[in-house]
Amino acid sequence: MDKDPSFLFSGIAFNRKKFAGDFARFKEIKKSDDSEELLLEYKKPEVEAVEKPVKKRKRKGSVSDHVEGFSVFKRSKTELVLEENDETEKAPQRKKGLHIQIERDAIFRKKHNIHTSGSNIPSPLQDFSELKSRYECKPYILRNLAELGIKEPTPIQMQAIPILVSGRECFACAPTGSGKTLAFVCPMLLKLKRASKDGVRAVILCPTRELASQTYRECKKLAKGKKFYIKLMTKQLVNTAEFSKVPCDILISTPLRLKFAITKRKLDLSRVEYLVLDESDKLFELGLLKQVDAVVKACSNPSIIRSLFSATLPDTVEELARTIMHDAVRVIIGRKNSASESIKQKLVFVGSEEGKLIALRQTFEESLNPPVLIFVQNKERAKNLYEELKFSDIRVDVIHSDLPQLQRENAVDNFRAGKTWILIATDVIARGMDFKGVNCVINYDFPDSSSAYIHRIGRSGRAGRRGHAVTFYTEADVRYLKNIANVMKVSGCEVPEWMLSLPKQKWRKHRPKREFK
Ligand SMILES: Nc1ncnc2c1ncn2[C@@H]1O[C@H](COP(=O)(O)OP(=O)(O)OP(=O)(O)O)[C@@H](O)[C@H]1O
Repeated sequence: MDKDPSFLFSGIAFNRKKFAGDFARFKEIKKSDDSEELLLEYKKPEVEAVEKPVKKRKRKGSVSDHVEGFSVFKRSKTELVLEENDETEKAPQRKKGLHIQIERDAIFRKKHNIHTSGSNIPSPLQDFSELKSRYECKPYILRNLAELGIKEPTPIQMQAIPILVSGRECFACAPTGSGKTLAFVCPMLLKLKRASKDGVRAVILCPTRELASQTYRECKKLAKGKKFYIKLMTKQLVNTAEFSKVPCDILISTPLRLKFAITKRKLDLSRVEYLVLDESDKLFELGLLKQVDAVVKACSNPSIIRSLFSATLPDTVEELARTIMHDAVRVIIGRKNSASESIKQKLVFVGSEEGKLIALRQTFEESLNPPVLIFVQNKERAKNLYEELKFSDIRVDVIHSDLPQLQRENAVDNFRAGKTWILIATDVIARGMDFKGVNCVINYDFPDSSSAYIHRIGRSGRAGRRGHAVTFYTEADVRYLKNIANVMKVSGCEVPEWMLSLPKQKWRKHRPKREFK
């Protein structure tokens, strides 16, 4: 392997200046014992040439440029393909037809704030009924959607579903609570068609156990009435005798458990046809990267379709994704890395650590509109704040990674059921958790990054509902305030001008732990 870490994977040049932070991180990884192995993993397996390669279009502003210099044919009922030099008689007619279609798609995408890049992007889905007309979707999916009260596709579903059903890879960034789960589960069910006992066929990786079990439940709901083998990778499952022979169409897991299953239980993932990395930027962080890497490597089927989903997709992750994916389509809904516009965000100055508890009690006295989620910096802080609040007449609970699994599950279930009014949490549930109707998120401790902020407050204001977010800041937090103020401004919230004109301050990872006062 090339000794120069500025070259990652198959000789793709890495812009050292632009990605200086990540360059340093990869240098660090390289220094560790098994680094050589790790860097190699992200090579996309060669895909057999089963069809004529499609010439890449030049990237230009207007969508109608997609067809410039190409002629067009219909590969299947569902897919339009551009091919150069189609000289048949009907070519001009087809080309004109496609131009019209492309213009229509462009208008539709603009209306729904869908931004795409890539070649030959399938038309967005305007209505769920098109699942049947375009993709011969079986009635059970439509029936389940209706039962769940899901009538219209959200923008991410409009675009990601046709991309994935057409067998294209995709990386997608859409706001919190905008229905990304359905956007990757629905095409998976459509493509898998029926249950099989031929080994694992699809894998969904989630960064936390809570999110994995929520995704599992969502899969089951959408697959109701069809006997798919859908499995959640639990400790129990992994310890089952003959574990690797348990039939499984869709496997949902955290990276650590799946890596354990691959290495210790010899789980074979070589037949996996679909791999989803949910909350992909989190999965690509250093703490999980090694395990994710092992999973990506184990999913060695050359025609695998990979997709990445998150509400935040840093350029560095995109860059990395490009090196592992094949002709992927990029889908961004609204503005990249921005908070959901349905959340009313507010910043509250509390002076010092002491001021936080006073401000919190005052907030509750003025109006307590449960359910409320309170985020703190770490588990010690979570335990301490819980001790402060547990004797008040408020129904409060706490969740952090030190608790036994059952207690973590109970905390989530009770909050979901409305038995708990206030849940104190660390970032362990900041990602992906879908609590219906959280009225307010309070950032008791200032978040560690803009993406942590976006995900935390995104537990509120989901699926078109309105939500609130309050962030406490102390003197010590002022240096990072501009970052949050910028996020707020982009999502349409009012921010005092002085905050926006503060000097730019990069987030410092591993900030000193706060003392509880
Ligand atoms: N088309 C739809 N119409 C109405 N509700 C929907 C639709 N699709 C999904 N939902 C609901 O929206 C909620 C949020 O969906 P989901 O959890 O998939 O969001 P997400 O985009 O993955 O959020 P996050 O970024 O926080 O993970 C869920 O309760 C889901 O049932």
